[in-house]
Amino acid sequence: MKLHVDYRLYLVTDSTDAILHGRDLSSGVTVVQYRDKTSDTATLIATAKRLHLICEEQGARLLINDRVDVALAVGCAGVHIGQDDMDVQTARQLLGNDKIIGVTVSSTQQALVAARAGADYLGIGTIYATPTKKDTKSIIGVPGLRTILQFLGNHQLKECQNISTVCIGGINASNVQTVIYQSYAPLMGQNPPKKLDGVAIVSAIMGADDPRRAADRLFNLTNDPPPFASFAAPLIPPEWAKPIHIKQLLESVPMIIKKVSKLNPLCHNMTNLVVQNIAANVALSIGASPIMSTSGDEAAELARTGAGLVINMGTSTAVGIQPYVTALRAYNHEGRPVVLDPVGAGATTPRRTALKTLMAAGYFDLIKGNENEILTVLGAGDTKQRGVDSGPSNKTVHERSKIVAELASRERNVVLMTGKIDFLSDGTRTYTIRNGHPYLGMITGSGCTLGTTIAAFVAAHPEDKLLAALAGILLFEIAAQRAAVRIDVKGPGTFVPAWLDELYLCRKEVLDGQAEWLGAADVLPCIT
Ligand SMILES: Nc1ncnc2c1ncn2[C@@H]1O[C@H](COP(=O)(O)OP(=O)(O)OP(=O)(O)O)[C@@H](O)[C@H]1O
Ligand SMILES: Cc1ncsc1CCO
Repeated sequence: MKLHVDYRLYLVTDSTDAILHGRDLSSGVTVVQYRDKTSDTATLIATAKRLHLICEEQGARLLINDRVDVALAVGCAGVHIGQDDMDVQTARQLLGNDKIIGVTVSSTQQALVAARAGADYLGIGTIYATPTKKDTKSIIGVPGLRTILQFLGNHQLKECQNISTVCIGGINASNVQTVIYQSYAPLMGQNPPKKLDGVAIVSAIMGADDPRRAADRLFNLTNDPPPFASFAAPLIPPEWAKPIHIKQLLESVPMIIKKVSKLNPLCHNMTNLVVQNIAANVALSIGASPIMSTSGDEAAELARTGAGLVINMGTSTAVGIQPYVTALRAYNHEGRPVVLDPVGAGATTPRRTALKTLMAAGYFDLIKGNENEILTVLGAGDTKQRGVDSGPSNKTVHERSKIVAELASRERNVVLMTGKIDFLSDGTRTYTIRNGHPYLGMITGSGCTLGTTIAAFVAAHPEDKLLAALAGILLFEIAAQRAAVRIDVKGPGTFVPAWLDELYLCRKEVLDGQAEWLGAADVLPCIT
């Protein structure tokens, strides 16, 4: 009978002789893969025997990398084979049907071949670049992982549906929950993807000062729901089939605006040098409490006060990306919301690199940007952005709504693409918002201050981030419409102070029970 394997925390040993020297395997590790590319066969067998004893004592399974002969010699659970190693069929003939065979895959094609050949599990990766794995060709990121899981879940072959999966490559305590969470993104009209059975860890355990503690922590993290998902929308909300009636949707907007005023959430801006002052003033006008800080070190304390964070890449070259990474991790850890505004992300190579670093560092509850920025985040190859502005769209409304829905379901978050028409989606609910005024496109930082607004709204109403964002957008844009037609407004210069006033006045009217201005809301559902 086939051995049962619990893949939840899968440790891959490195190839140093430190493996058993004072290093202890944690009770949290469920599988150990002994990977040693340098020792001679006698040493391999001797080490594997000792490891096998320890694994048996702790209820973990031992697999041997590449070497079927060593696995047979020690009688352990099986082997793990890479794309360049022995083929699965030959390994199966040597090992027999009861033993476990795992295969490294980095594409759907390789996954299909391995499943057809009778592999028991797939090691999917490389997720992130690591010092031990410099072969960037096989770095597939979370999107590549998701594609393979989606493929397996939807393939008619029962071997694909039944195969176990772990992911590997650069997984550590700070990204493990994000990887697990974002790897599972059901798409409308398709079968659910396969769920990961576990994560494979190399240096985050083997390189830790205290491997046992590191393993225990990782084990807990893989089992616990991530803090940032505590308010996540249900995976398949009831509105899936029938979009919520817009009227019903808009009825919640005054409640959320009131909630922002009541809670007065701290709105933590790690924003660009251009918009500091106006962003702080917009935050005050909408009822939030701004703090402008580019220090990652104070992020955890701020997050604990119930803050929302916006990370705006506008002038990130001035401070470097590391404080953003520190802050993102702190907010993720506290389960507080983070908005990403990838300003000018497609404009230059350093910005594209910074975006990649940020996206790999943690989870963003909401990503907002103009069309070029959102296309860059999506990884659409033809993106060309000059500076931080987007220019008019050459895509249809349908195309744009599909883009936001695709990115939101890929990231399992909310995505807002701004412009003359805004597109908002959480992957299942997608809306257009045709509010705002051309003056917003003629002043600097309207997109950035919308990011500030949304961070505050999501902080106050994390129960439904899409709805919170919608409430913020409508207040922001309808106030702009009111300001633009005021008699004292002659152009973009006089528009800005009038708009700050109208943000404040619209909010005040809601607090006084007069939200008539919401009648100007122009929100429509999209079929994606
Ligand atoms: N022509 C327009 N008509 C109505 N609203 C607009 C128009 N142009 C922009 N807006 C609004 O302005 C806000 C910012 O959107 P925009 O796409 O200009 O952001 P952005 O390019 O990121 O701005 P910035 O880089 O200056 O911060 C959104 O609320 C959007 O709806
Ligand atoms: C003009 C400008 N340059 C970098 S950030 C920024 C503000 C608007 O995005």
